[in-house]
Amino acid sequence: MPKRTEAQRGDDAKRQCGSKGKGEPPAWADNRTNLCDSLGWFRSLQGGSYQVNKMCLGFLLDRDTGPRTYIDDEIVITRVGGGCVLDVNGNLTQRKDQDETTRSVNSLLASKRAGIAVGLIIGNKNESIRRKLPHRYNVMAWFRVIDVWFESFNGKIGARVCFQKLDLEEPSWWALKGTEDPLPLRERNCPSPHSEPCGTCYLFSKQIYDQSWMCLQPECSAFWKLKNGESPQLLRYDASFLSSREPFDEQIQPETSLVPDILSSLSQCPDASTQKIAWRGVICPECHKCVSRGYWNGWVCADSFSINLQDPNQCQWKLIMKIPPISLRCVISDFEIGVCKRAIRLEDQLIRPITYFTRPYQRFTYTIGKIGTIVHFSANRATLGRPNGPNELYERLQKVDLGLRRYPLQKCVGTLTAHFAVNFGMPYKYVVSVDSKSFSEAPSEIMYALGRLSWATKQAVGSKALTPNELLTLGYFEKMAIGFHDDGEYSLGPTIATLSLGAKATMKIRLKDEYFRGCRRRAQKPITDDVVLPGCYKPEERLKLQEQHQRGELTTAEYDKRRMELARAVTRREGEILICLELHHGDMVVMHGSLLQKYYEHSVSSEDKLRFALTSRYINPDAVPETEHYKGHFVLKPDQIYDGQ
Ligand SMILES: O=C(O)CCC(=O)C(=O)O
Repeated sequence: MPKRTEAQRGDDAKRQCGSKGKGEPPAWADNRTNLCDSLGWFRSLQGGSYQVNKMCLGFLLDRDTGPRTYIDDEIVITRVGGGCVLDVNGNLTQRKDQDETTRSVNSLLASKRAGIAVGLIIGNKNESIRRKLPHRYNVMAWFRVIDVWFESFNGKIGARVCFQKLDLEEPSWWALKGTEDPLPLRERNCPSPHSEPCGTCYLFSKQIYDQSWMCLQPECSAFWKLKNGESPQLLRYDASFLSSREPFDEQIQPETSLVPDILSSLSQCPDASTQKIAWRGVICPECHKCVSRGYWNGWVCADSFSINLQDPNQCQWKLIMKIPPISLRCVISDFEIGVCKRAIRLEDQLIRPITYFTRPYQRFTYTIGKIGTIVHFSANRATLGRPNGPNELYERLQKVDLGLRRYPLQKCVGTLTAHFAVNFGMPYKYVVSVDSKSFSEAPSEIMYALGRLSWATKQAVGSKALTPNELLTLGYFEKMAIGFHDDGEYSLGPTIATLSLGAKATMKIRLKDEYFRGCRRRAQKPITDDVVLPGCYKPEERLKLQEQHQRGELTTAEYDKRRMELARAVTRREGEILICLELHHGDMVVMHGSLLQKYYEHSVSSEDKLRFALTSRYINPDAVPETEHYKGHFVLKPDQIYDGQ
């Protein structure tokens, strides 16, 4: 990791205090993924506020902050999100009343009480700032919560918040050109806003609107009524409310830097390149853009997912690290590598495997009714150390440039996968869409792995098994994972084989939610594919109902009603884990059965600094354009063919 220069450090210090100069924010992002990956105080991919321990740490003023949003150089007044829906014109409207227990409101009140600074970000679709903003998302500064109150608007009660900039003497970068620098506080004459007690509830409220004072306590019968008993008509903020300022309070300090400097901390600890901290986003030291860790060995400001890629002025900054080799000993904490395996976690699973041993593998076979099987090959020490075996492959995969990178998740807009991926052979779309390179371009390590996986596929399924024609390699750094998903695309053959290298991982298999409950939760309808499967909720009751329906003792309407009653009684948020495998270095897992992918889903989480998972599948060539078929052709060299030793 290169050392930061004096000039860069000076620039960093300037960014920390948020004063890069008028007109430019100290950090910015062109999409939400980069923003949330790079700022520890705003990790909210959806929604406008970010909370930790029920306190608000970050707040986004995006397109629709509602009527009466007010933004000047020091004060921001906006509605508090939550409980809103889009109306026919695409505007957010309040759907439910808010009160102090509403999460977003409560967290702002908690930050106010505890004196927590809140970082503000403004999106360029927000028109209330009345100036053109330079980027899609712009970090403003640290603010403090001054007031949270309630309004009655369109028949609903909604909360508003007033933020005041923490450092009032620092010029705001969003101030209009020609604005004079702010006066020191001691030279200002800030009127206090008018405040008075309510004659009905006796609680004090500030005068926030200029028409007149009114009680702003929503529980009070006098709430939102002028002194003459009428509702206010003209909702303009009172001038003394807008110009008042809370005095400096040294107790209110930001808990973190507004612009985190991960690059400096990494330069002090080069070994950290695969640790959790190093797969966060960074702030580009040249253009101050938030940049996700999209590449295996570093950050590239002009990432291919950036929207400004065509821009000739696109910043060219990148930081490509040389990741020091991570030895097996470094990621395997067992007493010895490959001798003592705890491959079965009986306490965590509903299905028991049949175990048998044929040198050099111990095999655990899990049979899920008539749906499919999972065979776990647990390697012994001798096989790990053979030439071109798992130990060597793990080391060599670190030396070749595989082209691993993180991709945007299709199911979850704005999120990058929490693992790196590269595909060889036939094109394959898994939880993301990845490019595929042909096997003829693949490094030999991939072909050795393919040899082993072809062997395991035949062992688990028999001679009729389809030879794999695709191999997806996933790379995991510390605490990376792949969430629950299935490999059930229509183009896929029924067999999926994975070789695990490096750190230990846990693989979990469970029924998909609708088959676990017997109903589609969102639609609140019983499943049409009426199956009762291992791992589902109350299988005996469901089978009994099914039989009664088949015998004509229950009409379809009664049967559906009873199934929904059962489904509604489920108290668990998620289905129970049916099978839980501990995947150790050198282990292979073969899942077989297309119904297995239809009804069940699996997840894998890695434990230590580095793990590779190489998964081979058979992709039906009919589902792939003919011009791409060549990618899946391969002939293994004699030493790449694995004989099970
Ligand atoms: O990391 C692993 O072991 C499995 C990866 C996986 O689930 C997949 O490739 O679909």
